[in-house]
Amino acid sequence: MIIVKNLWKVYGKGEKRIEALRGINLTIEKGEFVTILGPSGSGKTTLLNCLSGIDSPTEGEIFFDGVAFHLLNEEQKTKFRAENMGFVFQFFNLIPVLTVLENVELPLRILGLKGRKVTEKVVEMLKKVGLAGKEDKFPSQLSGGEQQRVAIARALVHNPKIVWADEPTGNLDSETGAMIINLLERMRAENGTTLVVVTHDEKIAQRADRILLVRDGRIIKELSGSNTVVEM
Ligand SMILES: Nc1ncnc2c1ncn2[C@@H]1O[C@H](COP(=O)(O)OP(=O)(O)OP(=O)(O)O)[C@@H](O)[C@H]1O
Repeated sequence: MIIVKNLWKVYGKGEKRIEALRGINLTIEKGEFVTILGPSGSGKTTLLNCLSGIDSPTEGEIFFDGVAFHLLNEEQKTKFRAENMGFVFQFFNLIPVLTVLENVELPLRILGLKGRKVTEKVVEMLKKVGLAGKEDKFPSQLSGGEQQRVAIARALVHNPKIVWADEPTGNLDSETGAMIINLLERMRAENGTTLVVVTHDEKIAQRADRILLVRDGRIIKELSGSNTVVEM
């Protein structure tokens, strides 16, 4: 379970001061699918980055299953992230000089795992996301939807407890985008992963168990998903 208490993120000083997050309080249950929905500049990415430790909040507390994440040093945070979290981004963030197989293998390598068993696990994962036979391709040889499926395989290959996705469909057409969300949902169901997705697409937001509506750095409303009509 994730508990967030009074999270603030302030960028800049004086006239340039921007309060990107203004006192976020939040609980996310284990295995829950939550979307963070809001207009451009409302603080969605900042929230995701602060929750996942990519960025440091200015103030506030974050607990993952009772672990006080905000009290960990950078090294401890990196280790915690590698063991417990997976990431999916809008622009896929695959490493262009590595093959599909090598890209997906990375999180396992970072955990010090290698060898035949690891390769087999990666091949199995690629099969699950519908990319069997593409192991030796490079990212540039794949379509956008396929690249995002590689990114999903990479995010899930080490069985993380939490997957963070920042606009995972933002760079895809709506049909491919829907397919990517289906895949994320299916993987969550299979693995019991907690899934937190940032989006400004209401249709995608509605797929979640719960929608957090963000505006001006605050959660202004929480809605249950599954086809609720959202008024922004
Ligand atoms: N590194 C930074 N330095 C200064 N200001 C920043 C920085 N990152 C974000 N901001 C500001 O913080 C606010 C929230 O930005 P954020 O990117 O979190 O919004 P968002 O809801 O994800 O927007 P979008 O949907 O356009 O990606 C904005 O006013 C933005 O300009």
